[in-house]
Amino acid sequence: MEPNIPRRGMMLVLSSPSGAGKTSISRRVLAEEPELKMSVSMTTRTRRAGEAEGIDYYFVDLTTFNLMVNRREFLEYAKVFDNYYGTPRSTVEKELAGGRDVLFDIDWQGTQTLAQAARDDLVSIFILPPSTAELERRLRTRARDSLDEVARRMGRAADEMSHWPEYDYVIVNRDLEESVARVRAILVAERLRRQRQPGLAEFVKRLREGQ
Ligand SMILES: Nc1nc2c(ncn2[C@@H]2O[C@H](COP(=O)(O)OP(=O)(O)O)[C@@H](O)[C@H]2O)c(=O)[nH]1
Ligand SMILES: Nc1ncnc2c1ncn2[C@@H]1O[C@H](COP(=O)(O)OP(=O)(O)O)[C@@H](O)[C@H]1O
Repeated sequence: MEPNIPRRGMMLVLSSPSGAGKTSISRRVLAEEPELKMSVSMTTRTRRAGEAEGIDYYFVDLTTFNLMVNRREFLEYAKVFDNYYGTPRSTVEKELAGGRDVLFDIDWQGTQTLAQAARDDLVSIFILPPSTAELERRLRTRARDSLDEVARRMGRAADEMSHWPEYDYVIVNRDLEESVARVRAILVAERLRRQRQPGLAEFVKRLREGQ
């Protein structure tokens, strides 16, 4: 992409059943893509060991969450596994206005809401596990949730996976390196879309004038 052509930021959504690997993929892609910023969600879920406030989530109580809903401070929010999760509006708008892309780790409900609000700026990727047995193995080895929680997440997986046709791209996460490379390839291609380069008309006009 020509560095002097202003670019319009995109919203890149990763969704998957819990345990398929979207957090692992997101972390790696973010580390390798300086122009991509994470949208940190707010949740009423309790913090797991190893999770950090403001990095993994902003952890809030239900009263605070409801206050933000009433003030329309969420771009979207949804109830997942008996807890509430929401995307704060302010950071997303700031990054997009600055021409940077924003990565979202949100479920299919949130993806639908974003698609209704801003379809042209949205690129969505669904991550699938290679098999059910492997999904369960990943949830267990992650060892962050109780066995009950693992069973509950497995119970939800089939339902969540039924939403794959609503996404632009689908990646089966067999090998982490390969999945990271695939997400980065999608980023490269989507950034080159004509509508994401609003300065193109001016650039070509100058080219045609011999400048
Ligand atoms: N709609 C919506 N979903 C979210 C948001 N943040 C997280 N989620 C989804 O909530 C689900 C549960 O997330 P989490 O409790 O972190 O479990 P994990 O995905 O197994 O690590 C996942 O499907 C996330 O993609 C959000 O801001 N909005
Ligand atoms: N391609 C992969 N191969 C093997 N293990 C993986 C792969 N991707 C992720 N994992 C592991 O699976 C577990 C769940 O991954 P995580 O990124 O937390 O999933 P999610 O965010 O979708 O719930 C973690 O222990 C992670 O290290």
